[in-house]
Amino acid sequence: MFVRKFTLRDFRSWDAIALEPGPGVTLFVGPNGHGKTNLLEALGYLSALSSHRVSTDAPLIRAGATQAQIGAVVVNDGRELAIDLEINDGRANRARMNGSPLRRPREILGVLRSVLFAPEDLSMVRGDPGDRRRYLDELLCSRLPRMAAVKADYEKVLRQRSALLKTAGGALRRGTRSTDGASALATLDVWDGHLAAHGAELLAGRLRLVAELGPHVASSYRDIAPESRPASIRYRSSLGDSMPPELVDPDHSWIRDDVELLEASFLNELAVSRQREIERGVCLVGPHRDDLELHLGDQPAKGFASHGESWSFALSLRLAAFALLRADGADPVLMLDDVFAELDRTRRTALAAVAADAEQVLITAAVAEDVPAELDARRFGIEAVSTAAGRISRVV
Ligand SMILES: Nc1ncnc2c1ncn2[C@@H]1O[C@H](COP(=O)(O)OP(=O)(O)OP(=O)(O)O)[C@@H](O)[C@H]1O
Repeated sequence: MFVRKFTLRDFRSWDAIALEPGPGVTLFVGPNGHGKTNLLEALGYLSALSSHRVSTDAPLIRAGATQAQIGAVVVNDGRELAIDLEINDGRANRARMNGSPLRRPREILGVLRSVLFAPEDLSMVRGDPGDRRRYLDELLCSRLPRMAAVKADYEKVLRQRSALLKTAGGALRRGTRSTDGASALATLDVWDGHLAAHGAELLAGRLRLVAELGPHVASSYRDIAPESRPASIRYRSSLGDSMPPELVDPDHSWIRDDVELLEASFLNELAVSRQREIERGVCLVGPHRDDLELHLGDQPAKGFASHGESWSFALSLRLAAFALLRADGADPVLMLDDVFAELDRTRRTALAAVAADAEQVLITAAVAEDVPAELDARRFGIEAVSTAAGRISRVV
């Protein structure tokens, strides 16, 4: 797939821009801080409904504006779809598809599939489990858009159940048998059921994804860092001993009944952990506590991998996502944000080989010479200028 047309209004440092990048490689070159990453971030947002840099929407709206707009015409196998998104300050965001309003922005998920590799990706290797869960969930929702609704339902139930645990825990600590505490305890069973139902679906989706990703991560890492130890990934679930071991086995082939088995295991672990959860007032069991373990040889990458190895691992995770989406039938748009300067020759060559073969690649660089010559095709210069409306980016 490729983005044929791309428009922005009041997104970050861009007041208005319309670009037609076309298939193949497009390079955005300009000095640091002039707005190149903002372009990729906007497309990444349209693809995943989240930014790779910030967790809230406010910084995405240009200073002084109240709404940012991102639009794209996406061509997939000859068919065109236009998607538009409004990011609103203090109001719900809104989306349109081919001009018609959608009930929820998440209905555009899956239309623009992209893989963005950026310096922030180092946190997938070195950072908290949340960064790795985000990687998994974005890929999951891009491949199976209905999982976005499952995830939203799960998070809603999680918030409700966490509030109940806090109330029950507070009553327990105060040593009182307050009405609030008693009714929180009485309703917990119902919320356990909801949490296990949505959580098991999300967990099953992630487990299947990790089983499919594993071989791609190993082979991408081998290509990028042939001299290093083998890379592997493994899903670590907070279901602990309740987790059926065969379900985390990458060779396990999935059947629908497995989701029911996971749900039963989930309920079991909630029952085992109930007392601990009430004492601590937090929900300790579920996909929100899980992690994707990254290993180099038999060591965890986090805490042991060198800087270069960590970069290679992060890049392999992205290239594995690219390979998986490609295997689904269409190349995702590949976006590389200022990453060549960080890579040595072997890694640059491996990345350039994948990029040269992708349907559409968007690359940013402060210095064009950092980008391998075979990728320097169509080039846009980017610069920021001072205007009465503030510092604005533009294409030169
Ligand atoms: N909400 C906003 N409103 C206006 N300007 C913004 C907003 N958010 C960020 N900017 C500006 O955007 C610029 C950064 O843009 P961007 O991150 O795209 O830079 P870049 O060209 O990719 O730089 P580098 O090469 O250093 O990565 C900064 O000057 C910043 O002040």
